[in-house]
Amino acid sequence: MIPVAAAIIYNSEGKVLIARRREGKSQAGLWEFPGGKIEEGEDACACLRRELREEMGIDIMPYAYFGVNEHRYGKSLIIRLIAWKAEYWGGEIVLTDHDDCRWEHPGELDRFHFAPADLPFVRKLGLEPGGR
Ligand SMILES: Nc1nc2c([nH]c(=O)n2[C@H]2C[C@H](O)[C@@H](COP(=O)(O)OP(=O)(O)OP(=O)(O)O)O2)c(=O)[nH]1
Repeated sequence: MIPVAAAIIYNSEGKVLIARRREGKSQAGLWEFPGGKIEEGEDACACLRRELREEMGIDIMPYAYFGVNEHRYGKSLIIRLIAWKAEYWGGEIVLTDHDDCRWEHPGELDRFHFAPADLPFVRKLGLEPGGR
């Protein structure tokens, strides 16, 4: 089982950042909450701060655990996807692992084709009254 962390990053307008996995990555063409594999000795928050700096060049601060979902991709890959809400601190987004990204209202994410492991989070965000 591979532990992966995903950040639901809010900007000052209450929109969240979603990104589309680029060609060549697993789950290419699907939308996700940015993040990545948790490394040895890291917790989900440290992983997210590192990944967002590496992958997008931005600073974030995770502030609330959101949920976990285990998902099997194919025969041999099971991921344990741990989601945290995070605040956008700054930096201009530069895409490396993604070919598109957008800030969207959390209630409108069902218009996007997300990686299957993310669907419980998309649903839960859609049900939250105030967001954030
Ligand atoms: N980051 C991220 N990965 C997700 C999400 N949903 C989902 O199914 N995944 C899957 C896709 C990949 O199989 C795995 C994470 O791999 P990754 O490619 O993002 O992680 P990474 O950058 O650390 O790894 P690598 O490609 O450099 O080896 O989890 C999500 O919302 N965010």
